[in-house]
Amino acid sequence: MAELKKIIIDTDPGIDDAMAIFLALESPEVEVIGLTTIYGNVYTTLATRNALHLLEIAGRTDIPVAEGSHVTITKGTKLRIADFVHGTDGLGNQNFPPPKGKPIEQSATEFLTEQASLYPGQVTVVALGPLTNIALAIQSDPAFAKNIGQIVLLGGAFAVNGNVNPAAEANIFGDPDAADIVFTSGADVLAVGLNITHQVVLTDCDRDKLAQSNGKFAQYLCKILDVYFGYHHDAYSTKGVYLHDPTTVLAAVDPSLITCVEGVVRVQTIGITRGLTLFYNKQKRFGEVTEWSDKPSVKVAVTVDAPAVVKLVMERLMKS
Ligand SMILES: O=c1[nH]cnc2c1ncn2[C@@H]1O[C@H](CO)[C@@H](O)[C@H]1O
Repeated sequence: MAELKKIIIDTDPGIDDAMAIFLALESPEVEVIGLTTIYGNVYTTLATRNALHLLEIAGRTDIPVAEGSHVTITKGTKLRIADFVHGTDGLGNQNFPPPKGKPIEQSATEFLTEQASLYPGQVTVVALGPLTNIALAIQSDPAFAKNIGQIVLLGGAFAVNGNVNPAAEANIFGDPDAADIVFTSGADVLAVGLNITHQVVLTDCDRDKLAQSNGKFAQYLCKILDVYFGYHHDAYSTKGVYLHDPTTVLAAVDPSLITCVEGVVRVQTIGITRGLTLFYNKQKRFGEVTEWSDKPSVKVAVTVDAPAVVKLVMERLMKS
């Protein structure tokens, strides 16, 4: 039997992160070898607590959790935390009891660089929050970018508006300097942006089906989904929620669900368009040297089989 694809999920749980983690644990194509935590939907300390809690719910306390950075790559402490999307506890204001487990001694960056060097080319990082931990791994270990198999990241808004403001998507906005380091690192990067995830909607009707199923994960998620549905209703007037994180996990699990293009991505780090992701398709040779010249290409997802993604999410969460 072929070896399972090893994945590390870098996460800021978060309601759609909880869905994504459960989905990964229910995906027979992959082996989750660790979770690393980051700020974004919640502060990093709470992200670690929620990651440990979710693994306890899943009965998978064998999976290590490594705590990540509490500040941006430029040591910024003024973080933008999306508690208005996920609730103050990050998990739909359920105030679950604290987890029994603890994070491992290693930092997220140490864990990422160690695993990538232990299994060169075999580890996929699925990055669901701001990219600070991944950029720190790239900076601290010059071999990381080539040792890591692939970095599949939820981030950016390619030729569409952002969700923090018209320019920026939340994860890139959270640490634009880190994102630019990741996009220009030479690693095999696949970006799944809002242009993709806003096509993948879990409807009210889907939620009812989850509630009616006996799936352990489906039942748990129905408890926490209210806040996420409420936010989408208010912000987008939709009767459904975007499956950002689950779609990104599935892009790593089954790349045939998306198609992508290749080119250079740079991130705006200042001004009113801070956090903007700008893709250069290399179709024109510019007369002058630009900030995109001689930078390595990455992959950007441009189409998704949205019905197939929703179907897989539903099936896997309901059978759990
Ligand atoms: O309006 C928003 N502001 C901040 N974060 C958001 C918003 N909508 C969704 N997310 C969160 O950010 C990631 C996708 O950009 C997802 O993790 C989602 O939960």
